[in-house]
Amino acid sequence: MPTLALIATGGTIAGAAASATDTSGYTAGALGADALLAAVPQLADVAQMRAEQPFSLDSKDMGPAHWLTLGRRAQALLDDASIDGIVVTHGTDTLEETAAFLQLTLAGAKPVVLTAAMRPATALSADGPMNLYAATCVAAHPDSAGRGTLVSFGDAIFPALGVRKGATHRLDAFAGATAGAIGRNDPVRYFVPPPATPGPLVTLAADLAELPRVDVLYVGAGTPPELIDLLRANGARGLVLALPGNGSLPAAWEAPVARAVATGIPVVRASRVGLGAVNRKALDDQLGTLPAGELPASQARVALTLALAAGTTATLDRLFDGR
Ligand SMILES: NC(=O)C[C@H](N)C(=O)O
Repeated sequence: MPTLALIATGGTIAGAAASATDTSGYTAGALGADALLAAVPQLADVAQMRAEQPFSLDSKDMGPAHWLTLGRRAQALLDDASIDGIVVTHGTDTLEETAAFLQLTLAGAKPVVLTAAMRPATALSADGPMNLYAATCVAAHPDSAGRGTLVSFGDAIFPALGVRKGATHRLDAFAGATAGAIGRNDPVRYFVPPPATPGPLVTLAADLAELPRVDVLYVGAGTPPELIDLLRANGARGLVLALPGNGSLPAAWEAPVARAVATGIPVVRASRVGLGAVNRKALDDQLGTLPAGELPASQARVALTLALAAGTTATLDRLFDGR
């Protein structure tokens, strides 16, 4: 039987409300890792679990410092010969950022599987226990090796990159990139083979204290491009634009974007649409922008943050363009 580490970080999966019918007025992260495990005695049939809790938060309150803490702990567990894989319980709100961070920084073939819940643990028909069970089955399954960081939610398995929260209340709240889920639970099975080149995009320096700041700017009809200069003056080192359509940059933004790029602020063109890619076009060569490919703006931000931390954005072409 495999031995898995459970890293509990809070979220609704660990949420508690005053009543079983209250699914909105609850405290995320109120329950500890032991309570999550105690709710699913069936885990004993799947794996031996070793639980730890580096912090307990509503994931809306997580940030780059938490990614660093979690990433360092996960890498130490992956390097531990007595651990066969990792399950991370997390809030749904920023799960996609943490998943991208782990995918882009962790080394090793052992599975890392994030899961979460839409209803607090105290709710009637709470979805957390089954999600934790399913994620544990995924992490324990031999076919999960070499696939990097995965997200197991409901009966779907998604690769970390491209996954996003796509619904504010639905129980099947997560969606993948254009290709969708790569596998299903019950039992665990994959539709596609593991990627040819798993491995981290970036190896972070062990003494790195904080990550560079990258902001996402949501661009609507008529949004003033001067916001770019405001963010730059306020300390942003890189920008991701959540643009309309397939990454359409309004004409008034072209000069300010080119100026930002010329002064060393990389700018990524992502889309504010929930699904589909932003592909490279001639404008990118003209302005020096990077198209986000299949990554949502939230994950393009994480990728750019890491590239800046590593001192080069050259690696992003391959990641975003799939080249
Ligand atoms: N469903 C959830 O987990 C939402 C919660 N606000 C969180 O992200 O921690």
